[in-house]
Amino acid sequence: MKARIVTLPGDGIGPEVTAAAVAVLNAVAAHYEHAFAVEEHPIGGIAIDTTGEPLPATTLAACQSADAVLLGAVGGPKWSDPAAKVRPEQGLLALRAALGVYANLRPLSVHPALAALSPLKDEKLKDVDVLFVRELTGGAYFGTKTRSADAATDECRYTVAEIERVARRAFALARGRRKHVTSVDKANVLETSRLWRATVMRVAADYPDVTLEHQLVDSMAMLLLTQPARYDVVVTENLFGDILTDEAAALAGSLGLLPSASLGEGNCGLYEPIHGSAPDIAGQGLANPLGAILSAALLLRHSLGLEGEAQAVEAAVAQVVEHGPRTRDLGGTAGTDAVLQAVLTALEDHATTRRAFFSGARACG
Ligand SMILES: NC(=O)C1=CN([C@@H]2O[C@H](COP(=O)(O)OP(=O)(O)OC[C@H]3O[C@@H](n4cnc5c(N)ncnc54)[C@H](O)[C@@H]3O)[C@@H](O)[C@H]2O)C=CC1
Ligand SMILES: CC(C)CC(=O)C(=O)O
Ligand SMILES: [Mg+2]
Repeated sequence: MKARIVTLPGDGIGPEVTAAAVAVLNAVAAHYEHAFAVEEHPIGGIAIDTTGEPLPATTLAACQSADAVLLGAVGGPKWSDPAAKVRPEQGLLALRAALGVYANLRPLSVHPALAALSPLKDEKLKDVDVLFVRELTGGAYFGTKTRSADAATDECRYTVAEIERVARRAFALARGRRKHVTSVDKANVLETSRLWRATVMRVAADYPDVTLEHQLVDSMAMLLLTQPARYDVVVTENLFGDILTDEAAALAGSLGLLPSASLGEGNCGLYEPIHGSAPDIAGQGLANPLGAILSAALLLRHSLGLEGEAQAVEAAVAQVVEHGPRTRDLGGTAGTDAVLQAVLTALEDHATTRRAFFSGARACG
């Protein structure tokens, strides 16, 4: 049966990087004999312009019946008037909530070829391998908002159940890695963080083989840049995770490189690069497509169970990062399409080598 993938290109550079990721998925389908049905729908600013809604009902219904959703980015100056009643970002938040994708996985590593771009000049950069697990459907982004002439509030609310499920996801993931979890909160000040810490400690008792440490978010912001190799799985709430992962992207060399997978209890995940719509470079063919392409690799792994194919895409990206071409954010001069073409070539080489290996093995056997 054909896997159904819904794409939501969105705004700004969203359509540019999503088109690149779809081209890679189509190449995977061709090289590895899979069939993907790819179906595009509007979300964000473009959806407001065409339907008046940032998440039209047809878009949501398509996502809810898909095997996986691949998103570009939403938002931009056109829809950022502080007085605006409807915002593109509301569409993305509503989609995350409706799909129940409470665990946002944001892996971070540093390719040695990009070490010079990192603010940390340290040989330990090569040992950086962090998996951020950001709670995605609770906290300040989803609490009640109020606004009067001279004041505004954003409620930050977490339930035990919301904290427990994302903590369990983090511990389970740590078991397959270096068995270390750092829980980031602001328990010295915030009541939600005190509940967060108590709940994470209780969950930890079920994972005695995994070491748990706690870190306050302000000092974590510093430690991430000074000692990133110290961390394995980092679990934190929605707002802290949003900020810390953009910060961490600087270690990798560019915000344009980092992918993410947002997962709930079902197979249908939401996959998106961690960056936004980058209005400053939109429409110029300059966007780095690698974060979106690596998000497609996470889609192959987590929603379609195609681990070998996911690794092939990741290897192709690593090869392009090493040998170029590179976009401007990585110090190069290439555009989005040149980088995509290089990834497609590397992927084809990988598939050809694999085919030769298996036909050789058959001939020997
Ligand atoms: N998931 C989403 O859809 C997100 C949407 N946004 C929205 O995006 C809009 C712009 O937000 P910003 O704060 O400017 O963040 P941004 O992530 O869009 O851009 C920050 C900086 O990084 C650069 N950049 C980002 N992605 C890049 C890529 N793939 N290649 C090369 N350079 C890249 C941009 O050119 C810009 O200089 C806002 O409306 C915001 O709400 C922001 C973050 C996430
Ligand atoms: C709702 C999004 C714009 C928040 C964000 O920046 C993100 O999820 O990375
Ligand atoms: Mg963000």
